[in-house]
Amino acid sequence: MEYKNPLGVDIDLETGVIPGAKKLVRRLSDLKGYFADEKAYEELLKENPVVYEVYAVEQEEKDGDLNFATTVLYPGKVGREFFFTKGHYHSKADRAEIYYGIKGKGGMLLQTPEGRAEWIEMGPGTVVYVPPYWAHRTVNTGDEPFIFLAVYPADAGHDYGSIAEKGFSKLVVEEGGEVKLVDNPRWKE
Ligand SMILES: O=P(O)(O)OC[C@H]1O[C@H](O)[C@H](O)[C@@H](O)[C@@H]1O
Ligand SMILES: [Fe+2]
Repeated sequence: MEYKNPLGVDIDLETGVIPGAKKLVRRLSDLKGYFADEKAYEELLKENPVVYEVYAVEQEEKDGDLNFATTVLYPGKVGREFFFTKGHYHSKADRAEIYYGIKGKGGMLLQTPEGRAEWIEMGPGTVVYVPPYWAHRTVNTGDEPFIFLAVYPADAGHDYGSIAEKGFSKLVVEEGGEVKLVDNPRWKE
């Protein structure tokens, strides 16, 4: 038997950085077609801000193993819609996931393939259980970076397809200084 070595790393709780992790950067230009307000998107694209960064420690895609990653989701809006991660189902759709809030304020938008949406607010210390089959997207509703950890099966994979095409059934927007969920006009089952 070949055993893997255990690993301990310290997440920087201020910046979300995991030393030695693989870093992924997503700018606004990587989220083309994702936001409802296309005019506001084109306008902000001139600056092309970084929307989020992911620091991932990933294993081979094998049954039984675990990956973990932090995400640093920056504050901002496209029109009324708060900055978010792309969001995905798992390629192996029955794989679950755990998120843990580290810093800042936001939430998770989840939905079933039929479009039943749930919103869970997140702050430092919040644990979110993402059940099998639910798509999930995180949203920064605050004015500082929203940082969290996620732990997920190494063979879960990311299925971006349907979310990239039509989004979630709900949009998370600011209305009169409040966070509101409204119907996504582009959503169809
Ligand atoms: O992949 P996205 O939907 O853009 O979300 C960004 C990332 O968020 C978390 O860190 C998850 O653990 C990652 O698996 C995911 O890649
Ligand atoms: Fe996931």
